[in-house]
Amino acid sequence: MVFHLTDPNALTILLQDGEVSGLQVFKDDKWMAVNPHPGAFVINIGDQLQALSNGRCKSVWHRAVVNSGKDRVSVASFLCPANCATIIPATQSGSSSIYRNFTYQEYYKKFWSRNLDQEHCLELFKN
Ligand SMILES: O=C(O)CCC(=O)C(=O)O
Ligand SMILES: [Fe+2]
Repeated sequence: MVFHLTDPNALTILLQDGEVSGLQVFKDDKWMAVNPHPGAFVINIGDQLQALSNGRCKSVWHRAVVNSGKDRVSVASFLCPANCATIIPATQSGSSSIYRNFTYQEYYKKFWSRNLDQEHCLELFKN
């Protein structure tokens, strides 16, 4: 089984295997490969940046597909807010926030306690 998730944190820096592909993002209703570029990082926007930017930055569904022939290594570094940090969407004057204020701790608990094959976790934090 292959899980697909968004990243619950703010930003993820990935150093993918230089040769074996596997990372895919869900874009335009289909899964698309993020092919590895040796020496390059993949920067993935997480749910907290989507919330902080009031939906302007997108935290996309992604998954890692493995194969039985070749090992694949991916090194991930997660940038996370402090547990007690309050996430407050930044709005332009006149526009309202899509998401309510929440703490990262509250979000993180909800992220892992909900049914993982359901909707984007941020849907549960909408105003
Ligand atoms: O295996 C990968 O390249 C992606 C890993 C990933 O998305 C994650 O750890 O959040
Ligand atoms: Fe991820």
